[in-house]
Formats: sequence, structure tokens, C-alpha cells
Amino acid sequence: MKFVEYTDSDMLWLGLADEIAGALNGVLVTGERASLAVPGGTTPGPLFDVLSAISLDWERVDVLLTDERWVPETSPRSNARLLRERLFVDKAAAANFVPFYTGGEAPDPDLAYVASQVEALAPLTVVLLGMGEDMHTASLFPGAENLEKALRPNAPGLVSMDAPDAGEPRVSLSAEMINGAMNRHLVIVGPAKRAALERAQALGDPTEAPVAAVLDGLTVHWAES
Ligand SMILES: O=C1O[C@H](COP(=O)(O)O)[C@@H](O)[C@H](O)[C@H]1O
Repeated sequence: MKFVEYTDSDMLWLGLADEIAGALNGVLVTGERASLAVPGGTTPGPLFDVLSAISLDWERVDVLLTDERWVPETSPRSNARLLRERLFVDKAAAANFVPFYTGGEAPDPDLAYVASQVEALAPLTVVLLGMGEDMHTASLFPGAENLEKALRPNAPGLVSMDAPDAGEPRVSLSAEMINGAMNRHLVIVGPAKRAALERAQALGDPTEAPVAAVLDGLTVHWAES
């Protein structure tokens, strides 16, 4: 794992957006399409503001989430809603979005179809992860019903996830899908998340600290505030 510390979060957004755009561009020079998986939650909004304004051949970029809360886009909890409001504006509006939420009470009935769309994009060009203070990443939560399945080698690309602290049913990229990406990054801000990451490293057990399953070869981007 590589740890990059920024003087403040403004520098972090600029540096990370530049790195992500560079990786996408690098693939688009010789390949037809590139792909970018991004987190939801409260952290990445300002990064999306920067990224959305970057000149890139966005029409050839497939964008997906690392995980989704099983709620419609009318809900403020929807990660897709965050992307529509903060990423798919300006230049990045030309990107192709691969949404996970298909409606219905629970993810499972339609999941195989959505998972096959995700798997067709492998290896993802860039995966950017977030992390909670409970050491969950994507929607791989400690104590989640399907966690073991999502951590298994050869797991499907997308797994449904039910966890006591998750708030609603979720779907998440599996550890295998994340670890197979060409470029993997984690963005965290603040001392509490840094401490959580250090705790996860010390524990090393992904069933207790799911982020531990994706640390190998990951670049962590951190600013204190
Ligand atoms: O629920 C989620 O949490 C994590 C962390 O979110 P944050 O609000 O602490 O930044 C996020 O990475 C994930 O995509 C999201 O669904």
C-alpha cells in the first residue's frame, strides 16, 4: 500500500482528479474504452466537481459505482444521485453510466444481469474507493450477511449486501472485482479515518476490517481536513 498525504483536501481533489484522468487517458490512447468506478457517500463530491470539468474523451468512458444503496434516485441516500448532481455535469456528462439500482424491494432478482454488465468491463481501468470509520469499503461491511461471499476468490463482480449498520440493502463490487482493476485508489479525509485505516492494517482480517481485503497495491490519498 502506498500512502499519499496532501497539505489539505483542496490539493487532494486536484491531485487525485489529475491522476484518475491520466490513467483513463492512458488507456484511451490505445484502447477503445476506459472505465471508472467511484464511491458514493459524503467524501467524493468535491472530487467530482474537479473531475467533471476535466477535458477527456468522456464519451468513451464507462462510469459505475463501487457500491449502491438500494434506494431510488429520488432518495438523498442514492449514490447514483450524487453522480448525476456532481459528476455527470459539464464535460463528464458525456460519460456512459452503468447504474446498479433496478427498482424493486431488494437487489437479488435482477442482480445477475447487472453483475454481468459489470463483469464485462473487467479489468476496470480505475477503481476509487471510499472508507467508513467502521473500516467498510464500497459496501463491504463488517458483519454483513454476504461478506464472506464478496471476499471469496471468483466471487461475482457485484454482490448484494445486508448489514446491520448499512441503513438499507446494498450492492457492492466484490473484492475480486476491485483487486482486478488496473489502478486502485482509496480516498479518506480526517484523522478518524486515518486511524481506522491503521486499525484495519493492524487487524489484517477482512471479516473484521473489510478494507484489509483491498490494501495490497492500493494508493491511499489522505488529507487531515
Ligand atoms: O455508505 C457508503 O460509505 C462509504 C464511506 O462514505 P463516507 O460518507 O464516509 O465518505 C462510501 O465509500 C460508499 O460508497 C458509500 O456507499
